[in-house]
Amino acid sequence: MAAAAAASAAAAKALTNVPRSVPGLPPGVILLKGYLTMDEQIRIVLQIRELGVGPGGFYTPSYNTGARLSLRMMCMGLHWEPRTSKYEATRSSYDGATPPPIPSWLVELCGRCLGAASAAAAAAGGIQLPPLRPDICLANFYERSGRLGMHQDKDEMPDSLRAGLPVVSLSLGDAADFLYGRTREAEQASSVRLESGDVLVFGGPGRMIFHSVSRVHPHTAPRELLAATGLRPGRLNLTFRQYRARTNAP
Ligand SMILES: O=C(O)CCC(=O)C(=O)O
Ligand SMILES: [Fe+2]
Repeated sequence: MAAAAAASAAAAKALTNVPRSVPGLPPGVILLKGYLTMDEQIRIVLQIRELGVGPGGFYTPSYNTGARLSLRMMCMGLHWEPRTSKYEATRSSYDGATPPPIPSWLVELCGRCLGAASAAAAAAGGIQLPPLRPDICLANFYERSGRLGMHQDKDEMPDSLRAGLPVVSLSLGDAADFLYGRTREAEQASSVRLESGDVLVFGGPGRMIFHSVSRVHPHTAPRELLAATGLRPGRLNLTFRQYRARTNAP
């Protein structure tokens, strides 16, 4: 009897330990509200700032039309080039810098986030997401007027996309409206608010969703994060990706 009670208590604890995802999102899209602890958020901001002022750090990218993106970017692992929509080893169109590697603790954190998202998806009766060995991390910093138009993340290799290897996205600082939908039409898209500490994962059948950042909400960053880091007004987003499914391929 006591053993049964202990077992059911353990089961209840295990259940409450499974993070809950926001309901109503498309299959393969999982949002864990407030998953990152304040300590993790502070550590991420300090780490990204340290890398961001070094070689290959934050810059304002441009498209091949010459138009500038409404954000500042730092790539880790591989450089994503907006002029060609391709990944490359160095930032050839700007200063030739080699992107810094992704710090190993961030790779490990990404793994934990994906594990939690997969557990939440399974608990909600959703699909199982494939594992990720991230070798790319893009850091975007949006000021108050920052935004990013509707797009798909489709510049990773076809085998990575076909396998539905997830994108793991971490939000820090000010909140933002994240639009997502099955087409490029922003008017038909749904919107969800991403706040500091939220983890959003899109993989499997959700890997190719169109998405955008339509608006940053000023003065919504957690005070503790600002006090501990001196983060400038705005929003920091990190997206982890895997360039090719078979990492040992030539
Ligand atoms: O800032 C975000 O939440 C999304 C960023 C994004 O879509 C990208 O970097 O491809
Ligand atoms: Fe994206």
